[in-house]
Amino acid sequence: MKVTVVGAGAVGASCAEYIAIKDFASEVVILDIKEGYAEGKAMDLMQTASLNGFDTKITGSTSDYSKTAGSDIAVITSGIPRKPGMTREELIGINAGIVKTVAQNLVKESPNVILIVVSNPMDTMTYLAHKVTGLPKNRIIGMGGALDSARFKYRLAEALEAPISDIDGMVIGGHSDTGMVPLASQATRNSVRVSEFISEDRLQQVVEDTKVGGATLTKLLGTSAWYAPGAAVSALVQAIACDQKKMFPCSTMLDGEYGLSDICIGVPVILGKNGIEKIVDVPLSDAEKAKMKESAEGVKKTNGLLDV
Ligand SMILES: NC(=O)c1ccc[n+]([C@@H]2O[C@H](COP(=O)([O-])OP(=O)(O)OC[C@H]3O[C@@H](n4cnc5c(N)ncnc54)[C@H](O)[C@@H]3O)[C@@H](O)[C@H]2O)c1
Ligand SMILES: O=C(O)C[C@H](O)C(=O)O
Repeated sequence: MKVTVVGAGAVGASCAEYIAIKDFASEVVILDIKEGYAEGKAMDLMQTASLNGFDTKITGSTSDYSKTAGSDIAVITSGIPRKPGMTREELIGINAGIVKTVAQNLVKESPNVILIVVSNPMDTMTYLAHKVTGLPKNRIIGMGGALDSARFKYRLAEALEAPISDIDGMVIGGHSDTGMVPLASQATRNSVRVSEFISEDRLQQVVEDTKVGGATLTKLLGTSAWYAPGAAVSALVQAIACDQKKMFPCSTMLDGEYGLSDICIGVPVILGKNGIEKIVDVPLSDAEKAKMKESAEGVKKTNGLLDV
């Protein structure tokens, strides 16, 4: 199993580290445009191998895509992150050009690759990857919902004063400050609805904190987050590499599902060796349906800024 990670920055390096530590891939190639940067990150990570007990071989490349040839999975993290006060959508001007070139270069060297798009604005970058590569829809996956759901569970565990392992919950919709749709009415603590443990107001606070999870961290860090994003990407990569058939909310091209078409947005999917193996239709309340529709309108507005 060969995995390429494009972008050796905060998220790319974190994701490569988690993949290596889990020890399911034979090879990870990190690629960046900054001279020597990916090679340096790869060497540093390889020097953790004997300490962390993994055999995954990590190599770096400065813009040489021939080193990525034959990748089974490629993760696109290249592009600029937001600064405090910015929205993810404001990154489109720079990141669209980067994601377009990177996706095309990856597919040229690895025609059977499964792409995982991370660069923001992620739903629109996932849509762009479709338009510029023409890969089948099961082989282009946007990572956002897995991260947002992890943040939702963190906030729920905090509110319920419960261990996170007791909590289950999911966030669908667009990966944006206003477009996320945390499915609060369906979240549970060991099969019991969380609304049995906290007030409606507290649950609403959890929802709002979840939606601005990325912005909150960006304000604290001065740039956007990387540990949980890296862990979320590595979970998706592992589900595909190990054919786990796990369910995650991911941004995927919809063709009538959830009443939406010609849009990439977060919905629950089953991930296995073929990438997205199934889109799962979860029954939504009328309020959740309305929020999903509004979220889709926001993503389509951003997609409209693309030159495709
Ligand atoms: N989808 C999500 O949930 C999620 C989570 C976190 C971050 N992000 C996004 O991921 C992206 C990366 O964030 P980061 O914190 O790692 O940023 P970063 O600045 O630390 O790293 C980005 C890297 O991309 C490289 N790069 C730029 N252009 C390139 C190109 N054409 N080819 C190869 N490499 C190139 C840069 O040299 C840099 O090393 C941002 O757009 C950020 O918004 C998305
Ligand atoms: O918040 C960001 O800009 C980065 C990422 O999308 C995140 O949610 O952490």
